[in-house]
Amino acid sequence: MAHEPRDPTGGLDRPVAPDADEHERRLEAALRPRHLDEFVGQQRVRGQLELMLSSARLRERAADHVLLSGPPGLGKTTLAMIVAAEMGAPLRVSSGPAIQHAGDLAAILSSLTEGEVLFLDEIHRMSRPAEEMLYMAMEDFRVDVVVGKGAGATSIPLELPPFTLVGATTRAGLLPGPLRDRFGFTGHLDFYAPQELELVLRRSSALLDVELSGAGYAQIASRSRGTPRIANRLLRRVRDWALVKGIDRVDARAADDALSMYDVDERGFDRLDRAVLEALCRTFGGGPVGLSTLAAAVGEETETIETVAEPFLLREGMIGRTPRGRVATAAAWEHLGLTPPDV
Ligand SMILES: Nc1ncnc2c1ncn2[C@@H]1O[C@H](COP(=O)(O)OP(=O)(O)OP(=O)(O)O)[C@@H](O)[C@H]1O
Repeated sequence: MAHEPRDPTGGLDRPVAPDADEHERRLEAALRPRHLDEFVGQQRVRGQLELMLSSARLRERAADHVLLSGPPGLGKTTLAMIVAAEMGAPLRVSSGPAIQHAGDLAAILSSLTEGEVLFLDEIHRMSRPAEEMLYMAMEDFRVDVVVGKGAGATSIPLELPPFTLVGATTRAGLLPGPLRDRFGFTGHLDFYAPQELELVLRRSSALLDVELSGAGYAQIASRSRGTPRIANRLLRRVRDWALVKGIDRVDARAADDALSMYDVDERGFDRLDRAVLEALCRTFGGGPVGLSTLAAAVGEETETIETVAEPFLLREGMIGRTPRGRVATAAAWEHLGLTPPDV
């Protein structure tokens, strides 16, 4: 894939990164599984995708369009790259916010080659005119490009080569029905079980050249919010800690000491999760409170609360959703060491 680094180590062996962002990007790329059989967990989605891609390969046709939904960091981008790799096709990457005019999308679509995989991240944030152009492109592999303005405007039909669209969204509910219906395959990614995160960590630790005991892996996995991206990030911080402290093999105690430094508590709740719980219990007496009010109280965007903090807090049974807003559960009060008010 054109945008992947050629260096097989992903730059891991460089003593000092000249550009920290570039270094992080290369590290992230090196940790990404390249093929379906390296992709941990998400058995259902993985199995279904494998079948669909095998069939497309046997028929020598572009694979059906794929929609992936789920919270950030669970592997949507990774799966899009894998779809391209498994199909032996090039990958083009763009995102909803980058496509504000239909012309932006027309420029991308008209330069696709046969079988190419187009990954559109945050597809729910595309503009309406671009979305409407995408309907036709997905279904008929054709777009109408409007040239000129007003009475002199003409519409020129443009044939497109068959391609595969992989759309990713953290908010599938925001996608209009006609767009959702045009995807031949829809997969929802769920949080990972701690045992699955341990497998992600074992693979990454070999690439990062850090050694952990079984309990060391378990300690990081249980604090990673069910999210591989967070697991890999915590592993990197534990690696730093072990390197500086001169520890050769990280056990549970060492992992615990390292992670306590980074504001991740024993349940994996981070600063934002705790801020939401604190606001819900202390400021709003346990709710119910509307999402935007809650977001304002913790100084975050509503979308961040809804897509990042809320799904995990809901899964962990810390908050509940009611028609009147979010409420703290008994577990939330207990986690904060507070007594719920009498009702
Ligand atoms: N199933 C998996 N197995 C191993 N590693 C994984 C898996 N899923 C994700 N990862 C790792 O987690 C990181 C984040 O994954 P990815 O960027 O694909 O998430 P995402 O869902 O696209 O997130 P976002 O929506 O924030 O872009 C990747 O770099 C990859 O290393």
